[in-house]
Amino acid sequence: MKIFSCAKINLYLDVVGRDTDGYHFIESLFQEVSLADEIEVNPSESDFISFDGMLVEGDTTVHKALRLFRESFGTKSGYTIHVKKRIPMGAGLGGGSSNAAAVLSALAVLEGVEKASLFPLASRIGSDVPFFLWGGMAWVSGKGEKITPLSCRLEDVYFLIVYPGIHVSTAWAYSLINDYRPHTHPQNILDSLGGSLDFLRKIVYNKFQPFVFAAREDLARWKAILDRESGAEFSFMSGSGSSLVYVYSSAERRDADRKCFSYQRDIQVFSADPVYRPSEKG
Ligand SMILES: C[C@@](CO)(OP(=O)(O)O)[C@H](O)COP(=O)(O)OP(=O)(O)OC[C@H]1O[C@@H](n2ccc(N)nc2=O)[C@H](O)[C@@H]1O
Ligand SMILES: Nc1ncnc2c1ncn2[C@@H]1O[C@H](COP(=O)(O)OP(=O)(O)O)[C@@H](O)[C@H]1O
Repeated sequence: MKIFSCAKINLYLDVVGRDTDGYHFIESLFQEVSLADEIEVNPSESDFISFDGMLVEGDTTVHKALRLFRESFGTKSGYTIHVKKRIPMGAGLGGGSSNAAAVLSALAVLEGVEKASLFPLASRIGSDVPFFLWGGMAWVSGKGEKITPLSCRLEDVYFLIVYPGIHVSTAWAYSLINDYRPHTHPQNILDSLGGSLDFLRKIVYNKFQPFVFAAREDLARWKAILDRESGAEFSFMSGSGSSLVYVYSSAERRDADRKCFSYQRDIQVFSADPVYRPSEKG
């Protein structure tokens, strides 16, 4: 079985508190996008997990997903899982979390397990994994486990994702934050929810951005250079970084910037469009 494992960007991301376990409370508008890894999940005699495209080592999110699934539901066979990586790692794009959710979902189909029973497993693998069981656009709160799927669709909005070759650790980025004053009340965003570029322009926010930029001047410098060259409407950092998202009102302008940015050495540039899944009973 072949599946796509899409990345996410955080259109709005606030960090509003810290729990006693050290994890933080977030308020975030997530959007799944078309930049994707490709995963093959096939029954086999024994388990074999492999990656290509990037070096992913150790007890990966894919290993964790298979192990937790088997502990919870058992499996009729072993599984060969192969992941073709395209989503940059440590980039604030949720690649590892997306892989875990994709593997859980594939195993659920292959083993005849209800999708709804995957949610408790998902948050044990990583904070962003529950979102990826839904995908599309969603409001995410708590530590990442409270998901409200939204039926809103972005229209005529085109993204360019730039990975400046800088790996940002999520734990490190959280450790930089030293105030938890909310940027706005979530209801203000949910009340004004819309699919237009103007809606996005109004609400785009990333709590991490000034903290991460202050600690990584090279990243702030990249954004300044690319902002000067770009024909985008606006730009922002995704998640805990380091990816930068450029937003356009036309695919032509986006493609022109893609060409222009690709002459820069040391960065990777990806066109990405919002992704929505067919509605399903979960
Ligand atoms: C910041 C966000 C925004 O979507 O994602 P990224 O931009 O990194 O992809 C998420 O909150 C990240 O989710 P994820 O990357 O799954 O984090 P996890 O693997 O669960 O946790 C990595 C580390 O980040 C910190 N962490 C994570 C989530 C959270 N709500 N509070 C935290 O403080 C903890 O130190 C934890 O050990
Ligand atoms: N399936 C996976 N894909 C990518 N990275 C993984 C995976 N499993 C574990 N990791 C580890 O998680 C780290 C964070 O990866 P990723 O989820 O892509 O970034 P981010 O948290 O910034 O969205 C990587 O540097 C890697 O060491």
